[in-house]
Amino acid sequence: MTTQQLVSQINQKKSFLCIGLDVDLDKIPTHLLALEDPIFEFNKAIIDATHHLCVAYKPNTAFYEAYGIKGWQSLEKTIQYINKNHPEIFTIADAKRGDIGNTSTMYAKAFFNDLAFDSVTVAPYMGKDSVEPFLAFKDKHTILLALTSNNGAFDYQTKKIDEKELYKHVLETSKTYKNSENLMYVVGATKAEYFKEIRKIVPNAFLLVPGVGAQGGNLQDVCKYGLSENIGLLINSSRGIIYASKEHDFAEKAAEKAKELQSEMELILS
Ligand SMILES: O=c1ccn([C@@H]2O[C@H](COP(=O)(O)O)[C@@H](O)[C@H]2O)c(=O)[nH]1
Repeated sequence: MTTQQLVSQINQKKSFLCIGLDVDLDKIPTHLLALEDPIFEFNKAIIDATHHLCVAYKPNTAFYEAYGIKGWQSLEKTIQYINKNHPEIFTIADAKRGDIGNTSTMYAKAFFNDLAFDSVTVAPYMGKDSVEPFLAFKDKHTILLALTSNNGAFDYQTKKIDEKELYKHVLETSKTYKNSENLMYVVGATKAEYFKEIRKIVPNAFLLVPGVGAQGGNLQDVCKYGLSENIGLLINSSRGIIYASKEHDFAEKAAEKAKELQSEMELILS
């Protein structure tokens, strides 16, 4: 998917919501557990109920890898279901990969070619030659961790090297990478006070913003400095939406939570 297609979808739906599909079998309604693939059935119901309210889905691969080969099959069925029924929706494999060049190429093939995701999250720690293999894929997006939503972000990401914070080095240096137009960045909603500085370095890049909802981040605070000319934000909420109810009405309740965020977004965009 091109960035322009993503922007068009945002403008049409008046939404820049990304729903995180982080399926934990201990948290889904128990009646689904009797089905052959409870993870897929849960995702399918959530997708059917929310696709008109969001522009992206973000399965975190950890929640699938934890269930071994069956989990990976559920992930594959989920992405195929989205791509077949809602091809306009932007898909993110939250896998946080990155390795030496030839290995990164294999990660990129796994998520972009085999699973056909539009994007994958990548850790910047191993540097240019670990990130550029992902950027080589046309109309695919590499979402680099810049300033994460967790407290551990302060261990390294805000520490100064040559008088500049590490996350700023990540943003600035990555702009010099080949095919850097395919870059997006992860910035946590819990770090709203950093958005002004971040936009000085990447004024137009798309930012994937997790941390709204369960982690306490706030949509209004992020939008104050986070919005760019082309909107440039994908606000993710996972637990806050998909676990709104553990009963038969789980998908309906998830849609209500998604609608609350989408309505706030519509107001912000108007
Ligand atoms: O900085 C980061 C990077 C990734 N995540 C992931 O996003 C979702 C957030 O889930 P919630 O349930 O809405 O808290 C989850 O998959 C994280 O691994 C993040 O939270 N922060």
